[in-house]
Amino acid sequence: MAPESNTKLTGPVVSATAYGGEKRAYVTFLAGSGDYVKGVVGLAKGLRKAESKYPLVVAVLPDVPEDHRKQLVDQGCVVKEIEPVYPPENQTEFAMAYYVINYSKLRIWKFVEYNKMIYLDGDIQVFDNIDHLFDLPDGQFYAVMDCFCEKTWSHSPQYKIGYCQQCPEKVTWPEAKLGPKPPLYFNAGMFVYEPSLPTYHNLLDTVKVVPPTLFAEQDFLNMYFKDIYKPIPSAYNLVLAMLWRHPENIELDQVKVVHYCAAGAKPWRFTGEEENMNRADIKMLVKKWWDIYNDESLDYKNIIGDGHKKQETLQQFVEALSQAGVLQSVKAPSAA
Ligand SMILES: O=c1ccn([C@@H]2O[C@H](COP(=O)(O)OP(=O)(O)O)[C@@H](O)[C@H]2O)c(=O)[nH]1
Ligand SMILES: OC[C@H]1O[C@H](O[C@@H]2[C@@H](O)[C@H](O)[C@@H](O)[C@H](O)[C@@H]2O)[C@H](O)[C@@H](O)[C@H]1O
Ligand SMILES: [Mn+2]
Repeated sequence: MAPESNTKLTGPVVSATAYGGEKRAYVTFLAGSGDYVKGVVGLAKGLRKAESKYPLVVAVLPDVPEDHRKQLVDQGCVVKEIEPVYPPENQTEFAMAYYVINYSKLRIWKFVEYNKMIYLDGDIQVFDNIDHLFDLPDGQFYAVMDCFCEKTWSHSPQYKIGYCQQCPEKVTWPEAKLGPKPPLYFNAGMFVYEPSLPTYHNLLDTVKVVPPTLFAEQDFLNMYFKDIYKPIPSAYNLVLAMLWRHPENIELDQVKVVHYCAAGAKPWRFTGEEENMNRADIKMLVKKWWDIYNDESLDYKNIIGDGHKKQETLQQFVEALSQAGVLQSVKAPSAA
């Protein structure tokens, strides 16, 4: 059985203990040989532009080709291979057929070389520094509330009665007919969490016995973390549909993180032809994404000088020793 997580770290590694013992990193997920790698390259450059001080780990499925992995390594990412996670066989139709691969995100709970991580979908861009989210109190699961108004929700009871948690007063939840109002529900494209082996193993055991539903691992994570879920402002994960569904809940100039999850919104495939994609704000956000993606000054190779090169090699060596358990706790050498 192949190791669940390929501990052979590839790429410039910023030691997990590089920041005085705080073992923190951003993490995203990449599957397949398609164009989502552009999203992850853009995310790596966006975090650099926002002057984040933490590395970006990319959990890749085995089907991610070597040249895509090299692109990510060349952008300073820490690439870690994971094995897929499949939900139990079931007749459920997911809202999007490809959602079945998103259960593999659950592998990121195994990255216990970090004690706090921020997960970001590959179709997310970070436009302002959000490192302060790592300082949120432990023991909670932080994420932004989702919206139920898009057609992707059309099979859900909420959509059918016109209920959305973003405007709970508009249509009151019919408790008599549908039972208790559902707990607050987060979008699983961005969340702050703590890797943990016991949680990881319990997640994998639980996913085997929970029938899959419309929004796949997003529904599963909402069920699993419902008792410790803490909503954070939509500025940290602007689900694009909020712009036309609940503009009263959005202050666009305050938005720090944009999630290009509406149909037709992926910047690297943008045509502007789908519904709502002709909006000026959408076109502005897509341009902002491309401005970062095309900015060569943000490429990792243009950021590190020779001096860093030596330090980075040394860090790689030291990290490899610590990964091999040769060194217990490793403090990255100071840049000086
Ligand atoms: O072919 C794919 C589909 C999805 N993903 C990853 O899975 C995440 C969740 O999928 P997506 O963002 O498309 O879902 P949405 O947020 O649009 O519902 C993506 O952001 C990527 O990180 C991927 O790498 N390759
Ligand atoms: O696999 C299920 C996915 O569910 C979520 O996407 C949805 C959700 O945001 C809906 O509210 C939108 O209407 C829809 O467009 C969008 O695709 C997560 O963003 C993604 O990471 C992943 O968990
Ligand atoms: Mn997404």
